[in-house]
Amino acid sequence: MRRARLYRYQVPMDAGVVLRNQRLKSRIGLVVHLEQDDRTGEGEIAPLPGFSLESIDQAESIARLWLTQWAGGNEMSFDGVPPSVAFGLSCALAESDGRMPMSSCWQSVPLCTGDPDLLFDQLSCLPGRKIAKIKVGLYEPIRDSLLVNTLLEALDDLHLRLDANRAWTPDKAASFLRWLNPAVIDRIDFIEEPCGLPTQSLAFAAQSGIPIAWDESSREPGFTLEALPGVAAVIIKPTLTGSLAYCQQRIAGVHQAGMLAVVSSALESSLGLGQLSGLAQQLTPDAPPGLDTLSLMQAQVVRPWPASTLPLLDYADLSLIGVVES
Ligand SMILES: O=C(O)CCC(=O)C1=CC=C[C@@H](O)[C@@H]1C(=O)O
Ligand SMILES: [Mg+2]
Repeated sequence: MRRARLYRYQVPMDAGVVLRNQRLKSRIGLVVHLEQDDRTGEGEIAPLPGFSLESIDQAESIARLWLTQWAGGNEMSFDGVPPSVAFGLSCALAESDGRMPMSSCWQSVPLCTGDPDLLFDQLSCLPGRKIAKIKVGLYEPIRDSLLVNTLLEALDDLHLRLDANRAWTPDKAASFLRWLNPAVIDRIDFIEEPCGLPTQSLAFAAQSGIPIAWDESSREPGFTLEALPGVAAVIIKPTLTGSLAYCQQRIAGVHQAGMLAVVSSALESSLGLGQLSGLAQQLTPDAPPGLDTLSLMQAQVVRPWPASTLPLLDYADLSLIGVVES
């Protein structure tokens, strides 16, 4: 017996969540619940506006078609299925087949807003190496440098990941560097996409000695996985990448090229974040994932993230939008 249920959720976001100049008022996604005889599996399909090419409505109709075929007993592939749909369906399938790694440590690199006291509290819960992530490029570069200096000078075992989301021109990147305390530079593990163009980011890495990481670039057509000088890591956002098998293949490719693969959220709900945590634990044990985005939402969905105090929406709180069975 195969049965699939498809649900839709809508969770309000915090007022300040802006993605690529667009305010994201609520996060809309789908939850798929599969049953195969006595085994079950869940997955989340949550295309991210401004990042995913597929809309939530397109994702929903493609998921429905796929699930109808699957419930009819067909062997299914993810060829041509958009990344968010392929990722969510493949997670549900892997769970129901007992192939999905379950999280046991629920670890994430904290996203730091700039308050050293708050960061100190967040870091004290982290086992091992102390590492946090800061968004840069939203304000003047000097403000970013001073914040980085302050944090790294205040906590002498702290390491930082920075993320500029391509915000800097080469001049702004140079200005960031000018105000940075040279003594703290070696505790910046990497900066994600510092400049508008990949060639500018590579030049910044060469000039500054600060390693860079590819995120946006790694999903663009024509990108090749190769260890260029100054490139330390590749950020993998599975919801924007594809099926579980494809993400595994991608991570293996990054490792083979000698770089760090870092699993990161695309603002999934607590359900997806928990699955990403398990995946990161299994596939990237040496690189703590970037999953600290749940606090941007006002509720959790179906499965709780252990440390969160947000209310939990259960299946009864979601809209059931489809049931197919054989
Ligand atoms: O990588 C992390 O630590 C958290 C995820 C994260 O930073 C992002 C997730 C989704 C959209 C982006 O605006 C943002 C990013 O800039 O990478
Ligand atoms: Mg980024």
